Amino acid sequence: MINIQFPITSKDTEMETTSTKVSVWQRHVAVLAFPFASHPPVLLSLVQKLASAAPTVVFSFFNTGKSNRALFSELSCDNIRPYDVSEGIPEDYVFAGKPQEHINLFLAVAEEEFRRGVKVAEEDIGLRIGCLVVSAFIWFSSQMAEELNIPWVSFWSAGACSLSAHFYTDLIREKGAELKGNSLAPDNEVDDLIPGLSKIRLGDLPGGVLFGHLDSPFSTMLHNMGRTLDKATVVLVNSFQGLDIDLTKNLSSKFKSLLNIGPFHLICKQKPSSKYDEFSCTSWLDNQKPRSVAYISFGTIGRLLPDELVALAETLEETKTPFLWSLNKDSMKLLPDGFLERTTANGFGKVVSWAPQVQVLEHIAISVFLTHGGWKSVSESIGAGVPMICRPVFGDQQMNTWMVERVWGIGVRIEGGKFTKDGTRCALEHILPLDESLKKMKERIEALKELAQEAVGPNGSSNKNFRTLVDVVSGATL
Ligand SMILES: O=c1ccn([C@@H]2O[C@H](COP(=O)(O)OP(=O)(O)O[C@H]3O[C@H](CO)[C@@H](O)[C@H](O)[C@H]3O)[C@@H](O)[C@H]2O)c(=O)[nH]1
Repeated sequence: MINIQFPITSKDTEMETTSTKVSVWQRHVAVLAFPFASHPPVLLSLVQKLASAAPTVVFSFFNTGKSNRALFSELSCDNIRPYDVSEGIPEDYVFAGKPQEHINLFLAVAEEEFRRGVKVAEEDIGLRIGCLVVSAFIWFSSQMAEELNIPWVSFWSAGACSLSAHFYTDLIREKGAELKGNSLAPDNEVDDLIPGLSKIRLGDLPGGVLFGHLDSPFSTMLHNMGRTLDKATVVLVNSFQGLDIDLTKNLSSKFKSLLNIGPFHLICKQKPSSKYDEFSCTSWLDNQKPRSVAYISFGTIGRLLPDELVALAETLEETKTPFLWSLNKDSMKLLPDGFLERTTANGFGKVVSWAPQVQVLEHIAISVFLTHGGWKSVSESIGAGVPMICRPVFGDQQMNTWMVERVWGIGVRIEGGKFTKDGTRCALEHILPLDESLKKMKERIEALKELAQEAVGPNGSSNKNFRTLVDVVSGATL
């Protein structure tokens, strides 16, 4: 069921006659979001940039009501119209607490919901859809674009490495079937498994590619996505020229068009919202020594196991490492007794439920980022030149960690893959300001930062790619 709480109808953009609606918009673009984690805000920031570059195009943004309410509470833009689609939760449904339950429910109704929603928006705006811009996860919308004979733009908010793993899932599984015994162990590092990547540890492939629940709705969605990407008019990647040269070259030869339009937070820089630093993180950082503070965050959905959380907290306290920790409220309850009071009173620690991460990473006081290796966190850290200690949790995070540690040499994986007191102490020692390995990581990440800055400069590759995207979306080219 479509539950339209919006759009915000503007009288001067749409004229009603007695029999028909006549739109003054030149083109209507439907945007289909994957309504979980940080996916909707990222897609919306792309749409905001497109909407300002193409003011005669109107964008219908389809997303669940809950997510739309959060996104549009402070945003009102004449040519972006939010439309709510159902979360797919049947009435009287009792959650069983299974992983990805919300996602599975949504996926079961998503295609029908988006199709119905597009019809409503067409009627409402008075203009047929001329282009689809979708989260890459919404792979089934390629069929809608084909039926309507319109461009289909697929947005992958992560990096080329994980995109390749999904694009080459069939090939990886074929090669995996040839590996026997120990060769198929997660710790085995295999050469040339993925075109464009010289080596990968099998256990670092995204879950559901070779190991895990290969037939779960989420794995099936990613598998289908990989099989459909070559139909896209354009595949957008949140990366930049020079970061993954061979992977990008290979994928570009397989797709109709691949456009790197990242790092996304630099290309789509936005005015911070009024609550962007409600816990005064930046002013707290202003009072810390340069390159002294560890910033800690595990993204929008990642959670540490309770024993890891305690091990990390105790090690920070014992080593007196200054830290700024973005931690959800439920996890705060798991911190050791008195930890918050002691670290706050001593002035070397701050725990908040949300930090303005991009600004925090760019602050001179930050020395290292303890992260789950979510792609946006990795690219924001590169954009700020801050080395990482990674504790990947799921999805592409293992593979991103492989790239950070083994390919780019700009961070380390936490020993044993989990926070223990010894492993955390060891990792924190590596990133002390005078440590040789930190200096090398810092040099390498500064070089990548420079490439990223070039790419987003006025004549940089990501900016040029963005202009190409505007042409596709606004109908100037196909
Ligand atoms: O206190 C906080 C915590 C997070 N963030 C922002 O939230 C985003 C987090 O994104 P990301 O690092 O990509 O993690 P997830 O939200 O977990 O992202 C999901 O989507 C990514 C692809 O877009 C995948 O790489 C991840 O594995 C998947 O979990 C970043 O932009 C952060 O700047 C803040 O601004 N403040």
